[in-house]
Amino acid sequence: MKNASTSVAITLKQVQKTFSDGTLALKPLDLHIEQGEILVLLGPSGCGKTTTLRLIAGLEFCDQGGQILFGERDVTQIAIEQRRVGMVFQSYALFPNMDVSENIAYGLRVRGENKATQQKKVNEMLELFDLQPYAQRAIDQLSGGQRQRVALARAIITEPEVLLLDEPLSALDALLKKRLRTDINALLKRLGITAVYVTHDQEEAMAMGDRIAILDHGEIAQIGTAEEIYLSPNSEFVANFIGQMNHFDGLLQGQALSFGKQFLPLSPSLYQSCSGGKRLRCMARPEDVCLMAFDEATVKGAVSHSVFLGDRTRVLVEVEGLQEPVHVDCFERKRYTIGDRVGLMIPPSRLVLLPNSGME
Ligand SMILES: Nc1ncnc2c1ncn2[C@@H]1O[C@H](COP(=O)(O)OP(=O)(O)OP(=O)(O)O)[C@@H](O)[C@H]1O
Repeated sequence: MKNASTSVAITLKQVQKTFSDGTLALKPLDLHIEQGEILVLLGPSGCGKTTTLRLIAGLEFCDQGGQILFGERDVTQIAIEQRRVGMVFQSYALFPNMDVSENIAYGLRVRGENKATQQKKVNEMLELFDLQPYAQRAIDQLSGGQRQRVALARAIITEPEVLLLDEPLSALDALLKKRLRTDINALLKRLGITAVYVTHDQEEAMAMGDRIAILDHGEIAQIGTAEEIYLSPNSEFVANFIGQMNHFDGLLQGQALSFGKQFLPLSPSLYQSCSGGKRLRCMARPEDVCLMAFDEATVKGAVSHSVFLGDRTRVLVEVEGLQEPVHVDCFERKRYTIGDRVGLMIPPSRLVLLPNSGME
């Protein structure tokens, strides 16, 4: 089965949503999703992820003035039945009175496809999702992962133009989640399906999306690849939402950031981008902070917490002059004890500066 020919780009132009009770769930949104792209919508509860998905599906309609295009086709006013979307939900939404094959065939049957075509395509789906042994099983005799595969098969059998997935893995256990997200990503890529994937799990977002759009209070805070968002967040909100981030607030002194009696050397390019401000806020990821000998360091502290995580040890270090402990990921197998006096080092090139964070 090949979907690439049927899948389309999705364009949202000034799409805003106000619910009947006056809630502004989505501020005017411009978004373009390429044909065959997987875009993940990520953000905290209530930020507008599901609303965006439902607007694309045709389960909700946007405020006047907004426009939604599938390829060149304006679908803004078109009902879900005419939009050619496939949907997969967290709750599977499978029909309990039908077996696996009947569930998968549902969309074709509604469309009035003949029995032979239905059977042929269902067989393709059973094979694609490794569901052949379960073809005649009742839904309540399947595991969560198998149910979700049936839901996916049912959604793509009709060769939708776009596939919309709303937290499809959130009911599954961690191990299965990891396996299925890799499988789903590979499948969508192989079939070339344009997909919008809602999650609040950042690791899932990074594993699944070609790009991630981080939503905050009904607007896009940042959109980009996982690397762009993780390595160059454009706001504190984004920096704190994806991964762990350390913050260093201080004064610009020479080419360093100082706080209390400590100082962090800055790279020339970072220093030049400070736009002449005196106060500064820099950030660094835990894996970019190194522990070193106390006496040789320009930033010193004491270990307040240490957790062995298998591939690394996460160490928290209290530093005088900073409000929050610094999170450090240590990859060498060394043990740290609470109270250990340690030095911190951050390669200047690994310090991140937020846009406009060179404050007066
Ligand atoms: N039918 C509705 N009527 C009024 N307000 C609504 C309705 N549906 C959603 N909202 C509000 O719109 C905002 C966005 O909701 P939405 O469901 O899109 O968020 P979400 O990011 O998907 O959240 P979650 O991760 O909790 O599912 C929220 O403030 C929500 O309360």
